[in-house]
Amino acid sequence: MLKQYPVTDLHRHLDGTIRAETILELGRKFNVSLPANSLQELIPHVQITKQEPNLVAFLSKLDWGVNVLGDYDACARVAEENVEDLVKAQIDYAELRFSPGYMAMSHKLNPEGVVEAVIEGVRRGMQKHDVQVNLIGIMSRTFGQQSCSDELAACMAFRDQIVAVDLAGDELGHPGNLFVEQFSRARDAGFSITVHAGEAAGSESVWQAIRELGATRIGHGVKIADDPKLMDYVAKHKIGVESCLSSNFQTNTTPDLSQHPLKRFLEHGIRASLNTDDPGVSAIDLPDEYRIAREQLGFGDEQIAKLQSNGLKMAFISESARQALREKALKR
Ligand SMILES: O=c1[nH]cnc2c1ncn2[C@@H]1O[C@H](CO)[C@@H](O)[C@H]1O
Ligand SMILES: [Zn+2]
Repeated sequence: MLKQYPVTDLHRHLDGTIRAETILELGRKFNVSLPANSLQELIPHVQITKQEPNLVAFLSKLDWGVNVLGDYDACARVAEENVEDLVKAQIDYAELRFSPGYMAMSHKLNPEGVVEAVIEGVRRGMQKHDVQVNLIGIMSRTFGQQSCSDELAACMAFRDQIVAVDLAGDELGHPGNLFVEQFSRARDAGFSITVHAGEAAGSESVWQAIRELGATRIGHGVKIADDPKLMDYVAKHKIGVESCLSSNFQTNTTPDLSQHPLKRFLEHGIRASLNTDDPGVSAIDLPDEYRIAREQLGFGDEQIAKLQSNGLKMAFISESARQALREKALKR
């Protein structure tokens, strides 16, 4: 990371970033029987310790974190801790995304109450720390259309405090064409749109996200590299690509990181940035991703600067907020 440029993390799941210590503590508080009683023994259940066979196997590691969210205070607590963790990772601006239905599920909370609690936790965190945060509401495709409609309704209830909506979860099992109606309503409500696509499924899923769901940013988008027409389209229309290296390795999307298409994306003029995905589960944070870009993808300062400047351009913020971030970094 180059300190003269703002550091952004635009693809970071708040509910994939619950500290193992917090899972243990909340598990005790809410009598959730966890698979282990010590931190050391719990870690392999809540963090990736080796490459997983596929995305769905990776995603199962997020379940314990949300299973211990026994009340709204717990949701606010993990949101506040998320903001603290941004400071440790030297991030200036983050978009934290979360799935209110997924967080609500285990203890039958109300998704709307979860959204309210997350907003409150982030507000507390931003009061204490010098970091800017916006929130993205996730519709978890894994749980079907009705559940996604409920998540969207919960986000709509707090329209002014959420900048965008996203579609995440099992991309192969629940393709984007099932969610056209929800995204049409989200766009009508004025939300910006980012969609997880081209991670487990192929480039057709990215075309679908852009054309039918209205995505202006794509989460992962690894498979864009397989489709020359899509490479051109994404570059020409300045579709933002949110790359997450460790996650792509751990989900077996990119079995060998030296083959990751991020370098090709930049060479093709695609607006791609570097992000973490689920730093808690992946046991990494943003500085690790920049180190990996240098060490495994062979990036030099010029490409690192490009990633940072793309991140700022892609951010769902006003021009004045973008400028303020630029000025803050220049003063360091
Ligand atoms: O890398 C990813 N790809 C697709 N979906 C993901 C990824 N990481 C987390 N989620 C999904 O996001 C929601 C929680 O924020 C959950 O639906 C989880 O499965
Ligand atoms: Zn993600």
